[in-house]
Amino acid sequence: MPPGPDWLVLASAVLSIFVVSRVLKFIAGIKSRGSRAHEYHFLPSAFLALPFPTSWWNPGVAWVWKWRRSFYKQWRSEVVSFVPFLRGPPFIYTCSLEVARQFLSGGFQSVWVKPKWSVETLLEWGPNLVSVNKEVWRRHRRIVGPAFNPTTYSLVWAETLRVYRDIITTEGWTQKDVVILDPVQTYTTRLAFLVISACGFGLSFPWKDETKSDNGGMGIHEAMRIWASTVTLRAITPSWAYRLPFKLFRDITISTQMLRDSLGKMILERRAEMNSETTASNVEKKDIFTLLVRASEEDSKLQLSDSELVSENITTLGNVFALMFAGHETTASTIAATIGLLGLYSEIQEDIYKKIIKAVGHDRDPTFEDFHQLEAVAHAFYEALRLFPAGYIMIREATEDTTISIPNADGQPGMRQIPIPKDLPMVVDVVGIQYNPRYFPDPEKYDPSRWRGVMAESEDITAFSIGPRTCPGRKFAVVEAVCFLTLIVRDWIIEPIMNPGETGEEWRERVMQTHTAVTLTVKHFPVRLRRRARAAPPV
Ligand code: HEM
Repeated sequence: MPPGPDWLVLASAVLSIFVVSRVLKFIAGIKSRGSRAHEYHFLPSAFLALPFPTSWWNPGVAWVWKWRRSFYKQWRSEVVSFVPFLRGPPFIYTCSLEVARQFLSGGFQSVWVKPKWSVETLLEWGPNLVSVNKEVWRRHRRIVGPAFNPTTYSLVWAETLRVYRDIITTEGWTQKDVVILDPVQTYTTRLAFLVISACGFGLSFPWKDETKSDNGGMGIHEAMRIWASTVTLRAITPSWAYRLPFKLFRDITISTQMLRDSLGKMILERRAEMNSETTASNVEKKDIFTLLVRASEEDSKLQLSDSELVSENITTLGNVFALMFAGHETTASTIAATIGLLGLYSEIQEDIYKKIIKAVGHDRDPTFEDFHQLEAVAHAFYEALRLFPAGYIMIREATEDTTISIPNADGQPGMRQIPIPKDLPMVVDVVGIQYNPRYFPDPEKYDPSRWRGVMAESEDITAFSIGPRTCPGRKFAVVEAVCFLTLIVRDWIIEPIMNPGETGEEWRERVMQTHTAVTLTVKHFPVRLRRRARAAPPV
């Protein structure tokens, strides 16, 4: 009988070929990376790396947060490469603002663009400002930009105030001296959702709303709530998963269909209203959705094609949903973080309280006209955003081979040029920048006073990005935050709920940790609100 295959030898041969191929891939990665080597078996966002937590062999997606204190220090460089061993292209990460500026500051003609793979999941509703590049991006920005104006901000303020009043009545806070928000994020997420629904779509919902649709099925409110709360999940769920028999996936499918039908109808209605000279509501509606439909009706030069605003098959509301995506979780998490930090640092909270009373007093609701007098509240928000940047990475690649200047390693003065091949992903590590002591001395310290004298539009507030693609929703978010925080701090003392014997810093370390996925959010945590005695301390 002829001898059978020696399985051990065969397996060893296959393994050897695999190892050699991976080593060759790794060497190719190092050659192409154009920077210092930093070797890991998996890329942070490679498919295999995602399900695993951050560890020495797998940075995962959370390393920018977990290693924020040590990573760049350990590599003695502000520009570090991740070269994958198993799968995916090399990436370059930077915590240098000087480097970041080189690929964020160019206009629509710049060679630096958002890679297609990094924005694909945002195309669910059609092309939109967040996901397009070059000339098409310029067109979208010109359409969307004007929707962010003083009228929108005053609507944001009014809606935030309405939601706060609705919360205190519906939740019975008017009768309580102590309220537990457990977790804070339940409140801030719902707030952000209600504000963006009203200002984004003109759909103003009550704090508690169980309304069903006409046929008894899911109502538009519920559909939008499901959509908004599953943005991150949908971004990482493959389409086949929706066929699995899970309620959540079924709800997502139903809500998506519901939104397509309802919002499709809304577009037609708004267009009809606009074309009807007799409709008074045509003049009154000021939400972003109406402004976008109006812009597409009115300005033929800037007009989005129908496939961009309303496609034939699906109701494409790319930009309004992009605004919802970009503005909901980010704002909610940052307001929650500010509440947690103000609770922890009671002296800062008291200082802000005095300034609120000085600007607004006790006896009237704050108005949008008070916004500029409430800059101490804005500073508290900017500082929470510095410590917990919701947009924690920004990814770009060059459309052609190019070079960038990077700071010399080991803290040596001066810069040096390195080649960057086309398509190599460059990642601005916003956590790294905002914990970089070159820009923010004593970076772990929660110190809102560092923002004194910084203009609201300043690029020093890096968490909203810099250059032409800076966040158009920044004032939207800040106005909402300032209004809500003003109302909370004026009426209540915020307190952290600590374990027996726990110090403030231990609480912060235990509680104020993050989830990193599409955005960086603060993990759920509770706080206590204690009603204030009415008298204001002297300022
Ligand atoms: C605390 C809240 C927010 C933070 C931290 C934040 C952060 C950012 C960052 C870092 C970017 C740049 C991303 C990149 O270039 O890769 C961005 C872009 C964007 N943001 Fe925000 N954002 C916030 C709130 C909002 C709100 C409330 C809206 C809308 C209502 C919004 C709409 C957008 C849009 C449309 C873009 C894309 C702009 C473009 O590419 O031209 N954001 N945001």
